[in-house]
Amino acid sequence: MGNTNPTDCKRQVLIDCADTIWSCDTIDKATTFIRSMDTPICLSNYVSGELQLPSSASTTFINSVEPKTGAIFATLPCTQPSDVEEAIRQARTAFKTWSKTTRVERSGHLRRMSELLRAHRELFAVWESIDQGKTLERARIEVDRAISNFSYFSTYILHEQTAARMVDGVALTYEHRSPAGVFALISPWNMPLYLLTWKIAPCLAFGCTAVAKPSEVTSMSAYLLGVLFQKAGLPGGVVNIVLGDGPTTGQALVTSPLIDGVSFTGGTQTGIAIRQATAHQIRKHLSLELGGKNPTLVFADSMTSSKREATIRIAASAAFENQGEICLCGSRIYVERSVYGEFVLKFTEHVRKKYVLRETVGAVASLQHYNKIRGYLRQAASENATFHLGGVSDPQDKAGNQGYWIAPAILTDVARESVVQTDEIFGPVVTITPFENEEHAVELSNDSQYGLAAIVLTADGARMRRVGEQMEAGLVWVNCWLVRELGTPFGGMKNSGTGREGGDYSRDVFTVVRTLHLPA
Ligand SMILES: NC(=O)C1=CN([C@@H]2O[C@H](COP(=O)(O)OP(=O)(O)OC[C@H]3O[C@@H](n4cnc5c(N)ncnc54)[C@H](O)[C@@H]3O)[C@@H](O)[C@H]2O)C=CC1
Ligand SMILES: O=C(O)/C=C/C=C(\O)C(=O)O
Repeated sequence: MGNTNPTDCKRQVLIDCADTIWSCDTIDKATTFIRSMDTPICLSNYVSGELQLPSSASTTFINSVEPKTGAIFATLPCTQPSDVEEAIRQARTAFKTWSKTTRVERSGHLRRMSELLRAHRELFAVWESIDQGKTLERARIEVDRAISNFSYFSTYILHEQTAARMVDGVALTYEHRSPAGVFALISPWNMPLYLLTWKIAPCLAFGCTAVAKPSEVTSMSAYLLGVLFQKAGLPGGVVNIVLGDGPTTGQALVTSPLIDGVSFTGGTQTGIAIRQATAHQIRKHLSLELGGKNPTLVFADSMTSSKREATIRIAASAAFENQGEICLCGSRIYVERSVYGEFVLKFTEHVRKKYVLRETVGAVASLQHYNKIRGYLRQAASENATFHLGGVSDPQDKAGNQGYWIAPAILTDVARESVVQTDEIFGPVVTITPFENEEHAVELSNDSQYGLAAIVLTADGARMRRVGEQMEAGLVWVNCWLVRELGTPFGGMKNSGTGREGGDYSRDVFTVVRTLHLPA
């Protein structure tokens, strides 16, 4: 490149690559391009409508790795506090205008985003799959949901109603809502685009502006989203995307006194750290969606010959979809004793056929995460758990790639108090345990610090409600999993978080409400 300064070199790579990245809409094109580069792709921030690298001379760079091969393919700036502050200032300036736009105007911008994303569906899916390790099929599902995130909130705001009430003929009251301000939107690495847009779409729809930070592990789709915002002609500063790690970039963002609210999805320990770091900023609204260790309950009546196939299919996808890297995954399966042996056998058979032989499980997101999951597998082995599938030594996929591949693991004989049973592993690892009766099933399910989701598989209508209503979980799915309607409240109980998002609940996060009393 004829350039010796690493930052200048990266700026050059950034400019040189942009068009080519945008033209890579198949895995083949993208991988050929990556392999042809003699330096990694440089990802940039999106601030005030511009794709740019941070200006701070002390900016360092973080490598981004393709989980399927373990090779570095991109590099991203670790944005320093001074540049984070500048992005927040841009969002504050934009807020003055954006918060005053009409709902029709905002709806139009969101609709354009959903249409543009639809037009580039394959491009986003390809890069998401490369960056995160998930299968292309799974990545497509997630891009579709990102499209829905924009389209749902683009129409939601057009139909929003405010009710007025007469109080004893003395006063007429109504709720007046206004945009809550500038938000820090922090998203994790398991469903990067899906979860980032789940925050950006409502934030903008309700008239707020944002500084968003994706995970440093998976920043590619956020970079592409910045390009898309530019193509969509969104006014500069309404959304700003800063790349970087948690301790430097994320911490500066969430603690800034110029930030009015934080919407965060990620691990429970990070959620606690954010809550602690902002504890003195009482006015700052916090919405925290954290980890889960969700139970799947299999009652004997769901294993009759006509129901068995669906039961096993639901339990398996709840356990292994996206390599188990979804906070809603059912990673603790409890089975009624009378069908326990049969379930373990049939479940293992199904997972072997569907996920292992057909290779519908991707690689896990990072080396750090790979080591964490393997640590739990080793722990299980040392506690004499039975491995029906998977094991400790499977570091390669069938083609011999050196990526972060972990075969689905099915474990039984894991003690109730084992960390394998109590910690969020967030990988393709499931435990199966028998229960004696309904009361026992509920007790085992609720024996967790987490309370995000629960899956109940039964043919008994009365039990669906009876058990469902006893689950200490924000989301309960009966005979289904991950069915989502974007207006329903989404969030967890216990250490799985605080606050709900979706439809009216997102409106509550991104607006402030005052009650007006007018003379009757
Ligand atoms: N959706 C979920 O429920 C997720 C759960 N996890 C769980 O958490 C475990 C740890 O994963 P991590 O990679 O540590 O995820 P994390 O919770 O640290 O990462 C989520 C996001 O938070 C940011 N972040 C980290 N520290 C921050 C801070 N002090 N202030 C502001 N932002 C900060 C990260 O940069 C990232 O964008 C995983 O193994 C998994 O068990 C992780 C990611 C998603
Ligand atoms: O909103 C959904 O449908 C799924 C959300 C998943 C997460 O928040 C997660 O895995 O972290």
